[in-house]
Amino acid sequence: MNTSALSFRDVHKSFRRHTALAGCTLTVNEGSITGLIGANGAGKSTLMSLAAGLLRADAGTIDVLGAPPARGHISHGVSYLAQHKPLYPSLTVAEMIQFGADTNDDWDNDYATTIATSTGIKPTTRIKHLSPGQRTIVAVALVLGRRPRLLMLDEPMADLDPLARRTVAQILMGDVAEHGTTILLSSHVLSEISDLADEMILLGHGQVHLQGSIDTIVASHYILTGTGDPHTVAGPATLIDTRGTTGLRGHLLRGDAPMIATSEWSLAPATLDDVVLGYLRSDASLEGALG
Ligand SMILES: Nc1ncnc2c1ncn2[C@@H]1O[C@H](COP(=O)(O)OP(=O)(O)OP(=O)(O)O)[C@@H](O)[C@H]1O
Repeated sequence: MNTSALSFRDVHKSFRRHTALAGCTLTVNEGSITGLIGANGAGKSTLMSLAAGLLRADAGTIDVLGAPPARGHISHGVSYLAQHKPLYPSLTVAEMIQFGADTNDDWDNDYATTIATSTGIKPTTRIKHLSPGQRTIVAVALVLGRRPRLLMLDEPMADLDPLARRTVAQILMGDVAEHGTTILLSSHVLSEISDLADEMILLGHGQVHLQGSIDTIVASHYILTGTGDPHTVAGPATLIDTRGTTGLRGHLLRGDAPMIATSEWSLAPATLDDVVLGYLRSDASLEGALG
């Protein structure tokens, strides 16, 4: 049976009158690399900040490595890299690593230094003179220097070119292989999620639409293509989204595959892109309908 590194049960969080999480229930399995996916404003950063203890939930239960999130400091065994990658521009790489050593009880200096300098980054270079990819590598070295059991990364690769993305991905995969770290990683880039993650959580409107093994989720979705009313052939499957407004339209279905006995319709397995984009589009059209 899977053990959870992080779980939310019916968690609510609002900022003044704006609801960020509205009854969010999820599990991040220990040892998984879980991709956290959602449109802008879906609540990904809020979710991570709650788990890191930087925000307090209005209601619901959060469990991080077997305990509620710590208050005023990040829980033992947890690391969190926020979207803006907090680094001090005027420090050198070596001074930044030393800062990590000075501010963390559990600190593996050799490990942090090895990661920070593994791609030829010089310890004497100032952070402000590093490229975005190099800055990300140093930021990742700092969060891994804590030797976390649970590592949360909020869009760590958003501003990186493909080469730098691959380097960061290799560092993360290396850490997972060596230490069995659980990783929760938010991203807008689906190829990043499919390359790195084995599980996913899809957030929309502050709730979890989908969660679990990426392969299992993708295997339970289909694209039904035809010109008529999809409900006449969808059977017990649920219609999630329709692409196109007239003529030949593609419908994303979830559930048992319907038997198609007519040449007017065709059924194909969905891809991860089909699934994620279908749910995001259906969220967006709901938003539109609600005004
Ligand atoms: N400190 C805050 N004050 C007011 N509203 C906030 C605050 N933080 C987040 N929100 C709102 O809560 C919602 C969820 O925001 P959050 O940053 O968690 O989403 P996200 O999925 O991480 O988005 P993005 O992909 O753009 O980073 C958004 O509508 C956002 O405007």
